[in-house]
Amino acid sequence: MSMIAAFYGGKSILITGATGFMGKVLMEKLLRTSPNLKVIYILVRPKAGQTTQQRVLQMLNSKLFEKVKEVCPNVHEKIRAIYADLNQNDFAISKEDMQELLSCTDIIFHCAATVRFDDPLRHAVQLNVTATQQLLLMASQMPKLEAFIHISTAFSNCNLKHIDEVIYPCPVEPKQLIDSMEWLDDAIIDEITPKLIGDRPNTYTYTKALGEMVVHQESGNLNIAIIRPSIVGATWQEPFPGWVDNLNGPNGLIIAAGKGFLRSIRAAPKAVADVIPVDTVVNLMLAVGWYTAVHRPKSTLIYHCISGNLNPCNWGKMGIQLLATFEKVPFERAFRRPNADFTTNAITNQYWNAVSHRAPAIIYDFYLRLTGRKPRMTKLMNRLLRTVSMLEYFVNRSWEWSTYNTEMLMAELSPEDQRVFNFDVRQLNWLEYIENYVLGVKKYLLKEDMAGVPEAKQHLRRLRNIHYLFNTALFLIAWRLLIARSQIARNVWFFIVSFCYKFLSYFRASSTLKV
Ligand SMILES: CCCCCCCCCCCCCCCCCCCCCCCC(=O)SCCNC(=O)CCNC(=O)[C@H](O)C(C)(C)COP(=O)(O)OP(=O)(O)OC[C@H]1O[C@@H](n2cnc3c(N)ncnc32)[C@H](O)[C@@H]1OP(=O)(O)O
Ligand SMILES: NC(=O)C1=CN([C@@H]2O[C@H](COP(=O)(O)OP(=O)(O)OC[C@H]3O[C@@H](n4cnc5c(N)ncnc54)[C@H](OP(=O)(O)O)[C@@H]3O)[C@@H](O)[C@H]2O)C=CC1
Repeated sequence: MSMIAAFYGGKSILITGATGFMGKVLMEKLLRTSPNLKVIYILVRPKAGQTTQQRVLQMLNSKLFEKVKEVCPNVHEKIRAIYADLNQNDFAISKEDMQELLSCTDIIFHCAATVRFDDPLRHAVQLNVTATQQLLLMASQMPKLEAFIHISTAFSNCNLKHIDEVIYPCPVEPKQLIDSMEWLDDAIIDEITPKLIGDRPNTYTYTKALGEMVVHQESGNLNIAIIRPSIVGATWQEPFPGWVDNLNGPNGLIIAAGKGFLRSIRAAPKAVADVIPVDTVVNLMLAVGWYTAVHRPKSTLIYHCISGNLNPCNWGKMGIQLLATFEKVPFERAFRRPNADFTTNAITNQYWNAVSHRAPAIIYDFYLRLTGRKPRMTKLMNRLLRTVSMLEYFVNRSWEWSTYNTEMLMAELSPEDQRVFNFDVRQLNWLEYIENYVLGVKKYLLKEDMAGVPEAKQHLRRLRNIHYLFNTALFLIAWRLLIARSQIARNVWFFIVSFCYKFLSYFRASSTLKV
């Protein structure tokens, strides 16, 4: 019997960010392994014209939740969606709901965050720092609360090379920053943002670091743990391999590369690609929830959830495997044949961007104009290159994270728990994982059917022929221009033509003699 699964039985669990990538997988696993839990409270806001209830219904009807319904058919009854907006005071939760949350919650998993790299500082602070502070305040009023699990990121201290499972102080006090956001206007905040974030690449990593400090400072008597995952990728095993549902992290770039839009990138092929499957992260979260509640460690423990030190894969290897999978199961209607050129040189990168990305986009837009359609490829390409430039920081460096706490926890689990809540990435086979990842992107993000693979392959063959034809035509035009302008080129041309002529004459003469 799994001790962790038994622990969650009968519990009331509050999850923020449950409609997000990680939150959904967390909910699914909880319901599947502990179907006798009492209730999962989820804080949800209405979005894109959907009420909170409609959003939850849509989520529960998705493929991700198909398996759980076999073990927990009353899954709808186990989930209690509470209207909330983490940007508002008291999260805009009604008095009755707040009362219920305060008196019933046993465990909190705080996953909600803005993960956008380019979010204005005010918004990122509001969600990643102030909302965390508010949630801690709520938690301190929960008499039954056994554990508060805060999800941060392994990159919150990405300005350091070696990162321990400790909280590093930030030069600015989070409380002071929160206060100053109240009276500073947006223009001033934008101006001071680069100075504040210092040697971090974006407001996301900066505010996640501040969020950790808030947790540290306001933990009071709470039983808290912080989990820091690295780049969270598709599911490895559960509930099925390859599940993804957004364009964050590597996902968008896998699409861009598979569709042939992105064919080169400024990345260090030897740098560690610290991707960690989302189900691994969720298993660790549940194990940490159990450990924190049952063993009540004296101080706040931080757990790194990463792959690099136990089972490293680098971007070069990942690129090769991605290309191999694109060959086997290509994406439909690719713009060009997939390719993966890595360069660490900024000038070479500019060159490839011009030749491999911008020029084909301009040519394609010219073709669209000629055929009376609206050009769109240049705009799309500019957007893609902007996105890529924001992710470049993370694919040109390697970090070392210590994992003492994570390894300690692994050793604390019973063999059954190690199996059911497996977060040992040493067992991960990268080649298999990447292949399933691409298949998942194809099925769940692009909604492409496997029946379309032969046609997609045919399309790639056509693209290859167009590529050869285009290059030959380009070569002939360039050569013709050169001959018209240079005596040396004309002499070389004359030499080649006469050589070919002589060779053919000799070949014909010798074959006639043989007869
Ligand atoms: C390349 C040749 C070789 C290929 C071979 C393979 C090489 C290896 C391939 C894999 C490459 C792997 C690179 C991985 C890099 C991973 C870096 C991850 C870093 C992790 C840091 C910490 C992790 C975390 O803690 S949090 C999770 C990470 N967060 C994110 O990833 C958010 C990033 N996204 C953003 O910040 C924004 O979306 C932004 C700034 C990129 C774009 O903002 P903008 O306002 O311009 O657009 P949106 O409205 O958001 O979207 C516009 C448009 O773009 C689509 N899109 C969004 N995100 C991505 C994306 N990551 N990649 C591609 N496309 C994206 C979005 O859906 C929109 O499309 P529409 O059609 O217009 O709707
Ligand atoms: N994905 C990754 O690669 C990594 C993620 N992390 C961390 O893991 C956690 C989860 O990330 P992930 O699931 O990928 O992120 P997502 O962007 O997929 O999910 C974010 C969640 O936060 C919710 N949220 C955002 N703003 C509000 C708001 N104002 N009120 C209520 N809810 C809100 C979103 O709700 P809604 O659906 O309404 O927008 C969504 O449920 C985050 O803390 C992130 O920092 C750490 C390392 C890597």
